[in-house]
Amino acid sequence: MPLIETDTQVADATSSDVPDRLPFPPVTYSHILHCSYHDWHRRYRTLTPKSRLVPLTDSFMSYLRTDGIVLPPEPTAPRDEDEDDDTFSDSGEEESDPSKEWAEIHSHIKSTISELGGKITPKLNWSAPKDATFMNATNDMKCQSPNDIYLLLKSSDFVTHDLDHPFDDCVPDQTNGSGGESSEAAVPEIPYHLVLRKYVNFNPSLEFRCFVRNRKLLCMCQRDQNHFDFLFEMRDMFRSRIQSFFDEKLRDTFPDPNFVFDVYVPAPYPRVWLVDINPWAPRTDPLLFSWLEILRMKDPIGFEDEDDGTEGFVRLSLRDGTVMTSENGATAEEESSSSGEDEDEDAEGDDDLAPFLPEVRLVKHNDPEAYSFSTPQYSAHKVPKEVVDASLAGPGGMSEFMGKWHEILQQQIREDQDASSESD
Ligand SMILES: Nc1ncnc2c1ncn2[C@@H]1O[C@H](COP(=O)(O)OP(=O)(O)OP(=O)(O)O)[C@@H](O)[C@H]1O
Ligand SMILES: [Mg+2]
Repeated sequence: MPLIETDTQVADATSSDVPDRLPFPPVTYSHILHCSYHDWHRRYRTLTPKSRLVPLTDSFMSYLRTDGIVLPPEPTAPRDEDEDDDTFSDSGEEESDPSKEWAEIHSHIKSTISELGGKITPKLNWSAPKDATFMNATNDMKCQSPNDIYLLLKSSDFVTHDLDHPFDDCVPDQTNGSGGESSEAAVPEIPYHLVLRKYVNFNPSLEFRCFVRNRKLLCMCQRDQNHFDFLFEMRDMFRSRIQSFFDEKLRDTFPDPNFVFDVYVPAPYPRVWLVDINPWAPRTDPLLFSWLEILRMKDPIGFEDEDDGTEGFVRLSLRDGTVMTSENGATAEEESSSSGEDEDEDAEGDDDLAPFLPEVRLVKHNDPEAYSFSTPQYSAHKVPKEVVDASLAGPGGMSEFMGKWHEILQQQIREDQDASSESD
């Protein structure tokens, strides 16, 4: 969930048109809770890839919150009879096992991994540990054991945000009662859950982020920041599929009128899968849009309320991306296409003309913005390559990795000291 990078601030502060703060409506505690996986999943479980929730206890939460990474011991392979005992430096030492405090959760996680086919991807109420994949031998979020999960969760700043800052910049919900409750008392308890999702080989080009304001689908974009040529000719189909999915499944059932949802539309595209629901708040990354642009965007006129008495109301029927009819004689398809193929240009066009349909923004070929990212995604949360190499090198798993990390740090300190004594 968290957008930790600084681009939530308005980019061009020199323009007089740009406000000091993004004009978001207040973000309420309840909105944040409605976007928690444990809350929305019970309503939409048939729309998501298979997943299970493990309710987390205080003892597990304090394990997650504790600094340092101590993992439960894993069963080791039986040794050769003639193997020298001294080969293993920890022989004779009792390994500490943090899972003693939350043995039930540990075994619940183990059995759920098996139930989901042996490979899962984890997240907490709002965030997946996308910034910690460098800790995983496979360099992704695929986990096959409870320890894989703990390692990712404990290494992730995004998960830490869920633990420590879920209600940052939020306001209490309006109460209709006589009042008297202090806003401090109103901070809700969070029922923390570990979400285990059956691992699916996602094709990143087919993931979309969709923005909903006042229960209208305003715009959507790719989640991945690479250019995929084939998406352009399929843009209308994706728009139509996602619009229908939104109208039928989400529009009238999500508790809040504004939210951001993520979908996956795998080939051959008959079905839209719900991946996540995110807050309508600066912390949600607007990806190919800017929040200011979204907040100022006009509603697509094809989806204005039928009973608002607007003259010249346009009714659209979307089927496979084809716009069927328009009230004013011309087909809406003609009107739509006459406004140009390049939707980015539409959006930048005459301010008085609302777009006809929700914009689907894709990364263009040689898009300077997309390719000028000087740093890879989540790089602010990564560690040097040597550490990654160390994690991949040893067959001894995490304990060897931690030892190597320590050695590398010590060596760096020594080298720094040598360098500074040479320069003296
Ligand atoms: N079942 C799954 N199997 C494999 N990968 C998955 C699965 N579900 C999600 N993913 C991948 O994990 C990514 C992150 O998942 P998700 O959107 O839930 O994380 P998030 O922390 O909410 O992200 P954000 O901060 O962008 O909102 C997805 O973009 C998708 O690529
Ligand atoms: Mg999310």
